[in-house]
Amino acid sequence: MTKKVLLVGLGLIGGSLALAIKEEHPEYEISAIDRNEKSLETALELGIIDKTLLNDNLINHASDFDYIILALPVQYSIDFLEELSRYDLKEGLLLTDASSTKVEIVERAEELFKDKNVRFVGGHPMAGSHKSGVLAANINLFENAYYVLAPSSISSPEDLLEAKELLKGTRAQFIELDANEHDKVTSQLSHFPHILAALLVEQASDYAKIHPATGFLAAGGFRDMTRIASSDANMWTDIIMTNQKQLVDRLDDFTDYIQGIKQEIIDGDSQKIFSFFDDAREKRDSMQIHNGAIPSFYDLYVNVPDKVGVIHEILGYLTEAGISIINIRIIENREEIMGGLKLSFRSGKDQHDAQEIIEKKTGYKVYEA
Ligand SMILES: NC(=O)c1ccc[n+]([C@@H]2O[C@H](COP(=O)([O-])OP(=O)(O)OC[C@H]3O[C@@H](n4cnc5c(N)ncnc54)[C@H](O)[C@@H]3O)[C@@H](O)[C@H]2O)c1
Ligand SMILES: O=C(O)C(=O)C[C@]1(C(=O)O)C=C[C@@H](O)C=C1
Repeated sequence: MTKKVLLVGLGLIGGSLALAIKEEHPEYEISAIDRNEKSLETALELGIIDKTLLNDNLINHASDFDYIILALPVQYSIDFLEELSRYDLKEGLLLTDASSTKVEIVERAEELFKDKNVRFVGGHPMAGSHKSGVLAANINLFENAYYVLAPSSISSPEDLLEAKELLKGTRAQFIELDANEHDKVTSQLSHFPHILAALLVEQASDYAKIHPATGFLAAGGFRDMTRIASSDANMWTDIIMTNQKQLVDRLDDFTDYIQGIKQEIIDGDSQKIFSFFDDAREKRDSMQIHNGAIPSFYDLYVNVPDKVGVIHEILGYLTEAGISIINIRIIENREEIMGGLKLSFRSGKDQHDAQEIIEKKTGYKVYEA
């Protein structure tokens, strides 16, 4: 049955959700609101959405929609809830969002809609990018990633099932988590690392004023630790402002860890320093870390010679064997990791078969990442 969906905020996440909904429910009509008119035009041309809606016109059309998804920076999404609460809405409307924090938005939705026939299910896909805007939208962005659904006092277990059905095309793994627990866990795993990345960049930039080579000598380690410092500042300001308490707690807690390793370095106890790194390696290797579209656990590194036609040669053998590659990356700095080519596969079986084939046919050394 045709349903009408409104996406409010058509950037990286809104655009990727629109693509996923269209894939699973081609008959649904998707409209979008965004303050960036160019994004809306582009999305319409690319077929990401079916219709655009001017914010000023929402008052006349709000009651058309069966589903409304808020994908604005979180503070704007909260403000938008207030705007929506003043309009006539369809009876039984299912409202959800994609914000990176959940307590404030869930509480506000409960306050605003408790006496109305509106259901609110908090949502947060745990995948993304430092890139913004609808042009970065990707239908595979959420594949295999966790997608948190946070129940509210104005939603039932059936509403969560309905939200999952709406969002099924994301091919994400849905997980139900209380908003409060969500904000604690993501403060540790997402929000605090973003603060750390920005601090590392800040510190290095100050250090470059005294030691100019700091400005150009960075390699893989610094790049991998700081990629997320290139994220959108508006979005991150809103995330921090809606999760202040948890972040102050994580920052306080971290000072103990900094003091601990600092003391071990001052003491010069190599055994303790070894254990520090060895423990971290072991724990990190056993953690589940999802990479959004491309799960990092199906990667191979191939140590290839520096000659023309190598990629073509490897792709040829894999194509012959019916193995498809979902991503390929050339590693420029050989000291960074073993191997010069990073290949990503859809499954462990493909990864395993590819390793055997490449080693047998080419003699190149292949390492499982
Ligand atoms: N980027 C990620 O990695 C990621 C991952 C999961 C969830 N999220 C959350 O998803 C939401 C959207 O993030 P994004 O990465 O898509 O950001 P984005 O910058 O790519 O998209 C946001 C869109 O909202 C529009 N917008 C901003 N303020 C507006 C307003 N007042 N009225 C109308 N339109 C407005 C912008 O023009 C833009 O198109 C945020 O709440 C964010 O916390 C982001
Ligand atoms: O991959 C990235 O660039 C991200 O920052 C994605 C990331 C994260 O992993 O912290 C950022 C915010 C979201 O709420 C969810 C995912």
